[in-house]
Amino acid sequence: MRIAVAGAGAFGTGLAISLAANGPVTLWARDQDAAMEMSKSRENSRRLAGHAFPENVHVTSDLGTLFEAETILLAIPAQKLGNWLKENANNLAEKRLVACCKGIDQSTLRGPVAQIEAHVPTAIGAMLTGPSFAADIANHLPTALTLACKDADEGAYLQACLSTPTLRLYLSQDVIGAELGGALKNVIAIACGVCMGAGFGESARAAVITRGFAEMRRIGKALGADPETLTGLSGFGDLALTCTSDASRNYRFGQSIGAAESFDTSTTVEGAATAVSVSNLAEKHNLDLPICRVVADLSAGKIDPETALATLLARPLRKE
Ligand SMILES: NC(=O)C1=CN([C@@H]2O[C@H](COP(=O)(O)OP(=O)(O)OC[C@H]3O[C@@H](n4cnc5c(N)ncnc54)[C@H](O)[C@@H]3O)[C@@H](O)[C@H]2O)C=CC1
Ligand SMILES: O=C(CO)COP(=O)(O)O
Repeated sequence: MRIAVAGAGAFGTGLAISLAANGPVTLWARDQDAAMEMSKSRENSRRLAGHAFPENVHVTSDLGTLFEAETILLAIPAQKLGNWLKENANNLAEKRLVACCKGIDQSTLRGPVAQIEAHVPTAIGAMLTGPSFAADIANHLPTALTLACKDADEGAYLQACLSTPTLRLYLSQDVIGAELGGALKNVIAIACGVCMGAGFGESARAAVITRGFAEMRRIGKALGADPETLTGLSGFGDLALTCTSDASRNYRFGQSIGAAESFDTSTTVEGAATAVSVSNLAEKHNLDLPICRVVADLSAGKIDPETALATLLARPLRKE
């Protein structure tokens, strides 16, 4: 099977390097200059410096070359995925499209697989998600992820094709649960970063992780996710990683808010946009998601960390 990765950011690059252990991989970058530079230097110095490309990674900015693959991993940021799928829908028909991004689209409130289904209904949509930093994947460090696909046979096929000796994929048919886990853990990671940046302490962070996880389960239940999925790699697993590591951009973004420091706005921070989407979903489904709500306001600069803390602590006392 010819595999391609669309999106040559940190994650797309890490995945291409890792999957090259199984055979040739096409890595598509939208920017021609960036693709040429990567092809020549055999590394992605802009997004994942210091990780040399194996010989069988072919970098291109040519969409025709990308569409030669029957399986395409989509490592394009979640807020950009819908338009990209729409623009390329004709060439993506009937392909296996594996979303690798984590987020809920602000304008449609769809997760990545729902975006695939909406724009390319004949494609087989799947989701690859879970605890994994791009650099770890590129370094072939042991990593376990969830591969979610509604079609059990297609899922099993993708699981086999995309697992490597160090990248272990667990199979699920619960696409909604996998979408929600990856999207929501970024929101909670921002809250944890704020907590640490503002000096609220590690006990407070543990409370945010736990109560944030309760919000994840609440929205999962409302949208029909299997609760088991949220306790797995794509939910709890990724939450544990992202809420506790300086390597996470969502966490660092939160830290910068907490410490009132500047942050490079060109950095991909999926949780900021997703916090708004989740707040809108909460309203639509009449759900109480206070941490997600304050993260949306904090990210937009509408409130400061002390106000966020006061809002959360002023809530009525209740059962766990
Ligand atoms: N970096 C990581 O460790 C991990 C990232 N992810 C997810 O992967 C997704 C991508 O993140 P990264 O690669 O880390 O971000 P990144 O910021 O390193 O790269 C994003 C890439 O997307 C491309 N891009 C942006 N807009 C585009 C568009 N309209 N059309 C085509 N390409 C476009 C950019 O040129 C860039 O190469 C995010 O959803 C993220 O949550 C998931 C797991 C790990
Ligand atoms: O999704 C990730 C780890 O699983 C990467 O997290 P960040 O996008 O916060 O860097």
